[in-house]
Amino acid sequence: MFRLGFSSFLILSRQHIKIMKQGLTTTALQGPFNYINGERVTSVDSTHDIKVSKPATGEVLCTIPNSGQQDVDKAVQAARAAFAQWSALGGLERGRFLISAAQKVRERLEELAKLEVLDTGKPVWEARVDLSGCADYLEYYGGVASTVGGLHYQLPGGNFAVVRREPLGVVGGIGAWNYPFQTISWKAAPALACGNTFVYKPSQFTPVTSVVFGEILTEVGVPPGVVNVIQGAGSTGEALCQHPGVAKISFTGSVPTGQKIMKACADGMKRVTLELGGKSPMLVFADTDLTEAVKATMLGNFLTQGQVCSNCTRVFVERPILKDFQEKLVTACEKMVIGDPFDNETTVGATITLEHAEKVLHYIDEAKKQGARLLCGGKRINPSDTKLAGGYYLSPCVLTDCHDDMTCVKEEIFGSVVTILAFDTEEEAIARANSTPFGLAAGVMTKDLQRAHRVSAQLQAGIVWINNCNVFPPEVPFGGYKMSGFGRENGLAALNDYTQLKTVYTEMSSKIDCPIYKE
Ligand SMILES: NC(=O)c1ccc[n+]([C@@H]2O[C@H](COP(=O)([O-])OP(=O)(O)OC[C@H]3O[C@@H](n4cnc5c(N)ncnc54)[C@H](O)[C@@H]3O)[C@@H](O)[C@H]2O)c1
Repeated sequence: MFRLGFSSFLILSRQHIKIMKQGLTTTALQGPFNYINGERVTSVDSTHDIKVSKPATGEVLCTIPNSGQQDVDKAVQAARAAFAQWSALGGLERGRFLISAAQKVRERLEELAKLEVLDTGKPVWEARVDLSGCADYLEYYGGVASTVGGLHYQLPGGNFAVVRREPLGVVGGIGAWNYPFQTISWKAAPALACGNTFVYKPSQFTPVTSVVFGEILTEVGVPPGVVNVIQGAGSTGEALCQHPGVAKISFTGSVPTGQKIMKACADGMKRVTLELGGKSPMLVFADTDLTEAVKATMLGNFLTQGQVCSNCTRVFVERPILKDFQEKLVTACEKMVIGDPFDNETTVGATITLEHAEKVLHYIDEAKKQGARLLCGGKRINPSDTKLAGGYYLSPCVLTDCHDDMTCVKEEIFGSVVTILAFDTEEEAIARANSTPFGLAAGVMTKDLQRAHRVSAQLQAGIVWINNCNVFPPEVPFGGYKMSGFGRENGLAALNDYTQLKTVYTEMSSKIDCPIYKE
């Protein structure tokens, strides 16, 4: 059982008082952090503890286990046991639970947003937007659940076939750290709507809110074992991929990890959805409204400290407006407010870890060495508030005079760094935009609607935004082309990734036509 010495009790109490001051009444930070069969449980075979830091201050937020195979097995067994009951419900019944969960997320939005800030370091208003979106996703799949169905084919001779759409069984989810509550919502909502049960491993950097997601579903009446959360780093994820009781892995993370996951799933012939990284382009044509183009570029680069997979970090600008565009973008970047993520005025919060902040800064140094010109930002900032001294704050960076073969243009930086590239013709811009192994997203800024659609049709990307950027309505599919992965999240398309089809053929004649049978 979970025993605490007096000193640990004091630490927890102080932590609790601090949390109360931030308006959090939850026990979410006290652990234990594995969530199996409808309750928080202590790890049974953790290989070691992982200390999780608050990006905003660098202080320890909580300690999670690096769950071992037995922990993973317990979670998978719980999900397997819950499958019969959950999959036997009608879609309408399952959908009601998701709609109730959406309502709970809205009721607890402020508290959940603050937890997300503690975990990620993102500005609190952004966390509120994320959480509100999660409620929408739960509600959307709550509505969709009752429509998940099959087909009927009338065949010659009165024969017919029905195609049943069936759940897969236990779905494993593995997520990145930039949108923790959103990532579990995007995976669990369609998986559950289709009748699957679910085991999720959040990123070891942001473990807190996924457990609360599990608690919310239990609170609204979802049976124990339908949603389970298992904490740990890569080895825990590997154990989940290799578990024979898991039918599918839905993964969000980097390309190299995605490749490992695909290999690990190959042995068990498991299905995979891979939502991976990107280096997406935005094409800014000279006829665009300059202010709107700058707004789209900001949305496409500087939310969540630039740590967004679909960011359009290669901004191709038509040469006649290059100078004006750059000036306006730099002015907008310099107005961004860097500091305490809990402050409503803050627009740039903290980078997830010191290691990641250093990696971003290294990319900027390398870019300058390769000939890029720094127009603004790209520095570590020490906010005046001393309590933030241990946080990792970077100023939004604009690099210009970039070329397609520079490292900063080719590789995903996953930080607040936008690279500007000049272009002269539409054909050239399209060819250069497509000249990347990634294919997650793209943006097109123009007032010419015909050009917008002509260009969109030629861009190799899973989503193209015309005159906006980083918009994710729950109704529309999201996912990658090329190395950015495959499978789709959101919309009705995700249902294909969480179900399998069974054809049931019915012979209506009492005499089978069988030329190879002789009396
Ligand atoms: N396409 C999308 O929807 C999307 C969304 C968010 C982030 N991302 C991508 O995620 C990356 C950043 O996130 P990250 O640094 O957490 O990625 P990551 O690949 O390092 O880790 C992602 C998750 O995989 C786990 N993991 C690591 N090794 C594993 C293994 N061998 N087997 C199983 N699981 C393993 C990690 O513990 C973590 O939970 C970026 O490349 C970003 O573009 C993609």
